[in-house]
Amino acid sequence: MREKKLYRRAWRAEPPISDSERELFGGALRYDFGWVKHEYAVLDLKPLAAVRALPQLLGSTLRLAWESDPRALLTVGLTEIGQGMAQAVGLLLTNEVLQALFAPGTTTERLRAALPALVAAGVLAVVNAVLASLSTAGTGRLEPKVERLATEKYLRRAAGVELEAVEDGAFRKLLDSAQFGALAARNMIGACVGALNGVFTIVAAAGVLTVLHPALLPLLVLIALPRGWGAMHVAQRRYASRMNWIEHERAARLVNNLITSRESAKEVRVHQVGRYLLDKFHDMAETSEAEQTRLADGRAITELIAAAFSGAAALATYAALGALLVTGRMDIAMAGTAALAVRTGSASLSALITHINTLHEESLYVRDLDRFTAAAEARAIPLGGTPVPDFPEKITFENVTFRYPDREQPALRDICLTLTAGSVVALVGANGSGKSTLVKILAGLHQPGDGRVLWGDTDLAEADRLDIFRHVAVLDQDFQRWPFTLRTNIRIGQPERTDEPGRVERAAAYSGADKLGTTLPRGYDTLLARQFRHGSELSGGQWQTVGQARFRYREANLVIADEPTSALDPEAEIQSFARVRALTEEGRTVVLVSHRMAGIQSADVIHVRHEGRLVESGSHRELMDRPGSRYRRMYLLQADQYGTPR
Ligand SMILES: Nc1ncnc2c1ncn2[C@@H]1O[C@H](COP(=O)(O)OP(=O)(O)OP(=O)(O)O)[C@@H](O)[C@H]1O
Repeated sequence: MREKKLYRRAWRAEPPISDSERELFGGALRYDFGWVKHEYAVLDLKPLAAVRALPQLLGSTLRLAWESDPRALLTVGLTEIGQGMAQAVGLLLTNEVLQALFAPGTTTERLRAALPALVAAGVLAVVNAVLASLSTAGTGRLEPKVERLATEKYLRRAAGVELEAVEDGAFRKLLDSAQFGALAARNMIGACVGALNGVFTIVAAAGVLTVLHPALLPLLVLIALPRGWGAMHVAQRRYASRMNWIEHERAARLVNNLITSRESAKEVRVHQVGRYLLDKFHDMAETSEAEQTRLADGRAITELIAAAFSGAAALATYAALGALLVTGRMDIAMAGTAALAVRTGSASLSALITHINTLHEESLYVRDLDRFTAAAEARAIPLGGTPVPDFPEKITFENVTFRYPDREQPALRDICLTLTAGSVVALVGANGSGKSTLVKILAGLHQPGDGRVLWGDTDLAEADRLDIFRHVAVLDQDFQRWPFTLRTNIRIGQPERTDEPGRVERAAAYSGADKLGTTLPRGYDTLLARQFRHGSELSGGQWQTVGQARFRYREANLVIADEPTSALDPEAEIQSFARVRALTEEGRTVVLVSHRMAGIQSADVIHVRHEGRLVESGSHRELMDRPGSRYRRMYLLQADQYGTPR
């Protein structure tokens, strides 16, 4: 008990913080991953508790395995049982061979007597080898399938949760910690097979030993226990160390990546940041090396102690065998078989304890995956609901208020506005005034805290969310630059639709991205990712034309463009605003968020936002005619920069 307390205290200590970590990150980088919580669960692991927990641990993995490939699972299970039985029969046959060899008679007679058992043992060895190889093949088939299934479940759930969950720090931690679950589930298969094998082998050896002499059974346990204890101790230390040091290693890797990444390449060279970061990396790597050394030393000592105790127990066992021989309670043949059974059984028992420990360790990660699954289900975007009209005459915000969960102040306060079908509605306002938030609510990504949003007569709170998404196209300020080909970058606007010939090209022509289609080395099939062979790089403005082509391809009825022209040259920008305007001729409604006052003046209605509220609404003319209006001030400020006559 005391030893355990000391042990805990030693491992509870925070790892030292290197000076570099302090300088770069302001202290230790501790992401507080969910799985750090498991540290004491594993440290509390006692052999009996681990064995008791075994069926439950196996349950979730076996369910996954059954879902992935029931045939492979059955093969593995049956072949492992078969191998256990073969072990037992093998030991009994060995006993028979030894009995025959030590029986009175000439050598030839004794050999002849031993022959049938020898042949049977040979056949059994072949059967055992076949079973082992079948089990290996089955395990090999099962492991990647289990990992794939678990990964797919994880990714499907991650893609299906509300945006709010993705932005929630606590959920993100869960998302991060659960990513280890799939690999852990795979590892558990191997450990399960190992444990199963261990159990059957031990049962076989124990059965044979009990038949030979029951006193030998506890001795078998005595030999195995120290090694099992040693294995468990080493695994626990490794796990605790990993928990404590993982963030330090992450931080070191982050520094490492920053030296080599493309994004930082310019500053790394011009500002000579490379040398500086390399020194920091060296410092941090040295700090964790010291921990590795400490772990290795601890392991060496633990294993030595375990080997000493195990050796002493083995000595006692052989002494007991000797005593049984001397007192005539066991003949030489039986003693030989017993020695063999003791060896096989004790090795299997040590291995079993290690496997159970691995199972326990891995199951903690699998449990994280389960916890994530439950949380993701609770926060999933609900399926079903009222379908929304294709072209609603108007979309109305009625007293909408919205606050991000981690913020005190609402990002939107009491917003009332109407978007009329087939018009361009512009949103302007200072940074942080809530324009993008309003757009996210409009697109169905967030639900208002108070008030309602109506598509025609349908309240978005009751609407089919997937149906809303189907009607919306978004070109965000930081829209996704997919590391795929130009064609896919446009087609991905509506990936579920089979591409009709010429549709990508038409969408590209709409935004001016068709120039890229003709000038890039492989045309529309050029990969837009420099990090790969044959990949090409686009400029910020070129990317924006690709983004615009993508939302054109989507052909949605509500088009939301959040700063769609920030990287375009003046000529392209004027054309772009004209194109966005032209979308309304097809009956589409356009919501335009921009700081470019010249570009939005042609909008049908301009809404001015300030600190989460809607403070002015009207056409450019109306707002300019209002002396002292916020809009007029913003417009003139920008115009003044160009010296434009008022
Ligand atoms: N995901 C988020 N979680 C918490 N707060 C957020 C989040 N996104 C935005 N905010 C906060 O909500 C407020 C409104 O932000 P929003 O992005 O809607 O402003 P904006 O008008 O679009 O700004 P900009 O013109 O700079 O793009 C800001 O105070 C911002 O810090």
